[in-house]
This record gives sequence, C-alpha cells and structure tokens, in this order.
Amino acid sequence: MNSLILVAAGKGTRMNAAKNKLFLEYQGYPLIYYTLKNIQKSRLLSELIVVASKEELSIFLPLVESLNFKIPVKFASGGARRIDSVRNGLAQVSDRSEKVLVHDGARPFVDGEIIDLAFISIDSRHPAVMVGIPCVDTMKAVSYDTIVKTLDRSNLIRAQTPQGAYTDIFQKAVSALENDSTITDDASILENKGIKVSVVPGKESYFKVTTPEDWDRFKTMMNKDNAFCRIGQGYDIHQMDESSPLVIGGVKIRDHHGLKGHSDADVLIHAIIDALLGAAGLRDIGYYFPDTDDRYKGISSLKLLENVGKMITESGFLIGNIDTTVIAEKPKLAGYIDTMKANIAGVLDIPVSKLGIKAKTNEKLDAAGREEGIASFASAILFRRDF
Ligand SMILES: Nc1ccn([C@@H]2O[C@H](COP(=O)(O)OP(=O)(O)OP(=O)(O)O)[C@@H](O)[C@H]2O)c(=O)n1
Ligand SMILES: C[C@](O)(CO)[C@H](O)COP(=O)(O)O
Repeated sequence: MNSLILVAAGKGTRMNAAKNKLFLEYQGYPLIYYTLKNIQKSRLLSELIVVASKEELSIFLPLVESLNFKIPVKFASGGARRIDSVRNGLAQVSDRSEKVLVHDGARPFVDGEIIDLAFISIDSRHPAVMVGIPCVDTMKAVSYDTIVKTLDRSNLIRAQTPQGAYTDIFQKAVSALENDSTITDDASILENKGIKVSVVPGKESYFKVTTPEDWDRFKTMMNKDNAFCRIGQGYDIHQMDESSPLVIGGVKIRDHHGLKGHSDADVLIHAIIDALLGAAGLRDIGYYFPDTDDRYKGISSLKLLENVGKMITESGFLIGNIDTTVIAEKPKLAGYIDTMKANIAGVLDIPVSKLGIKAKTNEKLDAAGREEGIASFASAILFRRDF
C-alpha cells in the first residue's frame, strides 16, 4: 500500500497575504485545490493523508469531498513546524502502508508521473527518495551579507517534494528524531539516521509557491493553457411577486409588480453576472453571493455586477461585448432600454456600445408567456489582457 502525506498546515507567512497562501484563489478555486487535483493523477497511490490546521479543516473537508477521490482520504492536525505536521500525518498512515511519501501542499504542479516514479524508486537498494533538481546558479556560502566561499554546485541539489521512504523506515526515523530546529525537509530526517536517500530528477515546474513572485508565476503557468478570448453564457428566471417593485437592468419600472428574489431580483443583471463569471472560468452567482447571506438581502444587483466587473479585471480580462435578451410578456421594456444600458455599462466601466439589450415576449408560451415570471439570457466575450 502506498501512502502520501500532504502537508498543508503552514501559515504562508512569506507570501505576506491576508490569508494562508494555500487559499489564494485562481479562477474560483484555492491553490490547494490544484495540488489535490494533480495528486489524483497518480496511479499507484492507495491512501492520502491531508494535514491541515484545526481552524482550516472546515475549508478542507468540502473541498476534498468535491474532488471525489477514489482512494481513502484521512485528515490529521497540523503542528507548529512542518516536521510536526509530518509526524501527525504519519500517525494516520494505515498499518498496511508499505511506502510513504510527503508532499508540500504549496507545490501545485506535482503530477501523477513524479508521485509514481518516487514510489517505484523506493526499492531494496534505494530505501528512501527525494525529488530534486540541479542548481543552475553559482552557489555561495555567506556570513551575513559577505561571501565566505563559492560552493561546488555539481554536488548540490535543490530539494523538492515528494520525499519519502519505506513506511517502517520513515516511522522509525521520525520517532527517533530529536528536537532539531534545523530540519526543513523529510530527506534530512532520513539522512540524519544514516539512511541512503536517492535523488529522483524533478522539474522547475514543481516549484513551491512561497513568495508573491511565486504566486504570479503560478498564475502565468495556469494562464498559458487559456485561450486569448473566452465566451460565457448566463440565464436567469424569477417568479412574479406582487409585493415587490420590478427592477430590470437597474431600472425601477413603475406600474408593474415585481419579481421574487433574495436581492432586488434583477433577472437581466443576474444573467449578465453568470455570463461574465462563466467566461472568466469563475464560479456562478450563487457561489459568490449566496441567497443565505443577509448581506445580499434586498441589495441592488448593480452593486453585485460592479463587484463581478472587478473580479473580471482582477482575473486578467477585458470585456469584449455582452449581448442579452429579456423575455417578458409585460411590461413593454423598449422605453427603458437606454437607461438600463447606461446603468450596466456604468458599473462595468465599459462603453454603452459594448452592450446589447433586447426584449421579447414569449408568444404566451411557457412560464414567461403565462406571465408567471420574467427570464433573461446573456452572452459575454472576454479578452485576456496580457496576450
Ligand atoms: N507547521 C507547518 C508548516 C508548513 N506546513 C506545510 O509545509 C509545506 C511547505 O512549507 P512552506 O512553504 O514553508 O509553507 P509555510 O510554512 O506555510 O510558509 P511560510 O514558511 O512562508 O510561513 C506547505 O504546504 C505548508 O502548508 C505544514 O503542514 N505545517
Ligand atoms: C520540503 C521543502 O519543500 C523542500 O524544498 C522545503 O524545505 C520546505 O519548506 P521551507 O521553505 O524550507 O520552509
């Protein structure tokens, strides 16, 4: 049985972000999601132990659940240092485990091949392994800011993960470990016990996301698989509600009862929001503005759209154009369309010419045709800014 301990209980202090670096989001999913997804590509892995801090466990549980792993996934609590997290993870490894690897949650571009190669490389002649790459720069030993000597880089390797060994060997080495504060990886634990650790060739792409520059590098690498131009579509429908005012495209329409919703039920703007989010590869309106959240009760959907516009910009996109159709038997909307366009273009900070709004009846067919509700469709094109 092959086990992998995923250490994900750090604080990410060197990232200098408002939250743990593992929860920085790219296209609606946190960094750790991409690591987990890539781990799933291993064919030889039989169990995964995710080491997470107690306070963050509630974020990890649904995330792991959503990935639908085909192997058992267990959780362990994080420790103060990486080695303490490794120790806690090791305590959860199955009694039947033959080989164990440790991988950093902060190395998202791990792939199935390297995990499987690391497992295969552990054999009777090579009881422990570490993935690593040669040093490409000249390496200097320093004392404070002064060079002491130039090192022979042909003997130096940059340590990556996964790293591991036969489970019983690793367990013994970790149990025998004294309180050594200099230990920053798993190979050192084994080396210190005189166990031979073989190096498996890694890749630059297995880098650890540690600093803000690394986060930019992660996003650039993810973006390279993305097209220059992306399309999105959105749809929404709301039931009539006699007790509410009718708001469409940010315009309050008098003399007609409104629509039922948690926000102001602006069906046109909701369709636009989903088209934009979809085009940017983000999650849907309900994910970002759930109808269980009191902050959005009665809120103007223009406000939500303004936030979505910012998310689109932050994700590196420019709006090409948006086209929409509102399906309403009544009221007649033609006279309001210019104001709707001005409202929507205004919050998105785009020229009105980039926005199409058309209104149609449903020829008395279906729910919209029977005046039980009003529906909207929207399509959006986004262009990548950095192309
Ligand atoms: N007590 C700790 C410290 C680190 N890690 C994990 O070990 C991996 C590699 O550590 P590092 O990049 O140093 O992460 P952080 O400790 O979070 O970062 P920093 O040192 O900048 O605070 C990360 O996936 C991190 O979550 C852990 O599980 N438990
Ligand atoms: C294990 C490791 O990823 C190997 O490079 C690294 O040592 C852990 O993190 P840190 O940056 O050294 O704290």
